[in-house]
Amino acid sequence: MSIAIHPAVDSGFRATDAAFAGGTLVCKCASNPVKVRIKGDIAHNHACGCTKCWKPEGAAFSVVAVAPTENVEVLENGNKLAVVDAAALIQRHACKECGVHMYGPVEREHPFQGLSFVHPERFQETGWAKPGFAAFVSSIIESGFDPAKMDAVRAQLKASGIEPYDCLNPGLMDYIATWTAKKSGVLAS
Ligand SMILES: N[C@@H](CCC(=O)N[C@@H](CSCO)C(=O)NCC(=O)O)C(=O)O
Ligand SMILES: [Zn+2]
Ligand SMILES: [Zn+2]
Repeated sequence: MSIAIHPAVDSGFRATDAAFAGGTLVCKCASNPVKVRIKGDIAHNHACGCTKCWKPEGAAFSVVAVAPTENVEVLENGNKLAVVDAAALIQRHACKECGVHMYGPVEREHPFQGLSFVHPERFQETGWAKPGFAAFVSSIIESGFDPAKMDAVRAQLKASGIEPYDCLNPGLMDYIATWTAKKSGVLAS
């Protein structure tokens, strides 16, 4: 039996529109939904198995991407937003009524400072890039997923064209390590 990875993965990807230029994220509330505008495209869209990212009902993974925080604007019902964990690196702003995480800026000094994490499935528009890889795959066990099924999860991700990693993908891990090496001075900045 197949595993519920995420609806955007399991039902086949929506076509990527090279001209996608952002749109409006809408939470799940039937009335007075929170709306957040993202100006411009998203980047690094990926499936994430960590316990902190918002996942739709029944999904083992979230689908999450980044956008420059300066391109994020709360349009409507921002009074319904609250930060999930103020101590976390990613300041996830969730709708207090439906629970959807609407945007998560990284504000502290970090390689991702200035970026906000968003869930593209909440765009009312289509055309956003498909998830390019799966991150924090082993972390789904921390949410109660059966460890004995991890081979099957990784095989299913690969069959969907999504390479599984237990942290981030090599490109982002190299980016983080380069930032750290420049900060410590072992690499010239
Ligand atoms: N095993 C932990 C991992 C949590 C974690 O480190 N998550 C990553 C990825 S989130 C999107 O890619 C992270 O950067 N977290 C920072 C934060 O959450 O503030 C678990 O599953 O909880
Ligand atoms: Zn809501
Ligand atoms: Zn995550």
